[in-house]
Amino acid sequence: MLLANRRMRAVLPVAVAVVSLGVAWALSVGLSGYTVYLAISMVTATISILGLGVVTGSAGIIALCQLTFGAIGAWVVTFLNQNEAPGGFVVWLIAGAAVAALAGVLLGLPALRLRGVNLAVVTLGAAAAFDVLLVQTQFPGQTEGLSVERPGLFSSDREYFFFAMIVLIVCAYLVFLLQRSRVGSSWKAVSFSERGTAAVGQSVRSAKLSAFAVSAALGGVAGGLLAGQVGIPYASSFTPIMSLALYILAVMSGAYLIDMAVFGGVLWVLVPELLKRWGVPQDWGFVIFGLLGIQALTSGSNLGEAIRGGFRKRAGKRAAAAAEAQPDDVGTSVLDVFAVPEAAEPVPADAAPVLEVRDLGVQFGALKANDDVSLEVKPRSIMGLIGPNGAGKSTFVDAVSGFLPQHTGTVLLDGEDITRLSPVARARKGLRRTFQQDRVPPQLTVEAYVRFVARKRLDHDELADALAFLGCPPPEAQLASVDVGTRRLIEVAAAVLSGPRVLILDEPAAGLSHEEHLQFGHRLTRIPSRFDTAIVLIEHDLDLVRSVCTELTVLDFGRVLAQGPSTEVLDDPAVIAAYMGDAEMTQ
Ligand SMILES: Nc1ncnc2c1ncn2[C@@H]1O[C@H](COP(=O)(O)OP(=O)(O)OP(=O)(O)O)[C@@H](O)[C@H]1O
Repeated sequence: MLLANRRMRAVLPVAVAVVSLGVAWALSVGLSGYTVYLAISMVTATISILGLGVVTGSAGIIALCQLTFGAIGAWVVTFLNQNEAPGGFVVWLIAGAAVAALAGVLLGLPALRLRGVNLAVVTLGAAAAFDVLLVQTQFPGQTEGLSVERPGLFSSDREYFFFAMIVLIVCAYLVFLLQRSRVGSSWKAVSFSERGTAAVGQSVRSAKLSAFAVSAALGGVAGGLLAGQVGIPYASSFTPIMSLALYILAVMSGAYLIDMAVFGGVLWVLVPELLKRWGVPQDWGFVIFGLLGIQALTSGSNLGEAIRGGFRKRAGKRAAAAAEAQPDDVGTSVLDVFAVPEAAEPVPADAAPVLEVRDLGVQFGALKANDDVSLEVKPRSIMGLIGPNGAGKSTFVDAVSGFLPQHTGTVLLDGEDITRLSPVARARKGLRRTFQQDRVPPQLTVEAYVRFVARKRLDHDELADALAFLGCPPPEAQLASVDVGTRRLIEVAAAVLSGPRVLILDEPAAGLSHEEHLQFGHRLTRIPSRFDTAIVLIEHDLDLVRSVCTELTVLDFGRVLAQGPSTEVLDDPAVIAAYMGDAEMTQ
């Protein structure tokens, strides 16, 4: 059944592409005159919006200059046409996409440090500057009235529509594959949390730049196609206000979903066309798009998600009804498997530490959040890092995992000094961490997220086993439909599957019920021996700490208060007095 589902998922997109091609052919035969022209415009707009779906929808980056990339694509095509460059239209189109992609990366570089309104201003500014340049210089061949030569087989409008549809199908299929690849996961991850992305060894920079490049390339293809459509393109087809309207359409429709990009492309042409037929000036189309955008931005959702959310809800209800019908089959296996707690395998006393931190110091202004903190973590051990609120535990994790590069002291992983390495490099070396806050991108499936975090080939059974081992939902589950507590478990499972040397868990059981806490403890104790990983656990629940940690380090006011075997540390009068209080310690 599962295999059949997986095959189905692989075959379905190809089937959709083939059917779309058939529909395109039928339309190219059936449509006539002006309608063909409008249909070509819909196709070019869809490709442009697909690009916005990548950069804005998936990667969460505001880019208000999509038609600038279109203009670049059109410029390259007209330039190569004027110079009778070899290869013909298809080659010119690809060249236009490549140049637009390069421009996307160049614009993306300064945009790496910007977010929100600042990024909006920069991209809109770039669009305005390019528009001025274009109006001044015009497209190559424009003054001579030199028309772009379409591909030989597709010279009539109908044939050209079919050609444009082929290009759209190819683009949509490539975007589909990219969205499901590691690159696509990196876009969704970076959109949700840059820190979370870096912590799993994915460069935030390359995630953002690749989104810019792909988006701009698609913009370039759309512009090149438009040049072939109109013959002689003009700057008025690529104005900043039109880029803004296209952006709004992409946000409103949810253009990272391919069908919704098509819907956006249809609206882009249909709204002004209907206005024209009703005798209303077409510029009112911008007002309509603006209103739709305000609605989408204030609701925080988009049309595509709303439609899919409705379907998911219905499917959820059906699944719940089916589960009610068979109550005995559900939810017992995991409890049975993990009923007996198991301690982590003992580690030889003389084993070299896998993680060694020496004299770590972090200062925020006058506050010493970490002051000469040193600790050693043995292979396959579980060390607890505890202390009252504000003791400096999260600061310690941030510093060790590379997120606070200004710290003093030394961090050694397997004896190698990693103090100067970035968070990405540390993660790739095998120092992984999780966060107190939810950093699991909800747009991914469990499987896509785990594969993205693991950064290595995992066969489906291995992945499903590990998820079941930690009591996580199945690989096909959508993270958006999973509660926060369970998402934390999935975060741990994914980090474990990356095969880290050391895994630092920052309050991983937050959000779980008491019973789930205990179950989590049972599972945690099995991880070091099963996955050959050492764990540093930050946790406030002392029951959990007691049951799983072999060693403890207690922080207080940024300094190490006590360190050693758990039982000894928890009996230390200084720890009792300074941190937990007699009553809690004697339980
Ligand atoms: N970016 C920052 N700027 C200034 N002060 C900070 C910053 N981050 C943390 N601190 C301060 O450093 C101290 C240690 O904070 P930290 O979050 O590391 O403690 P913690 O032990 O993890 O606390 P909790 O258990 O509540 O998570 C606190 O006094 C906190 O207010």
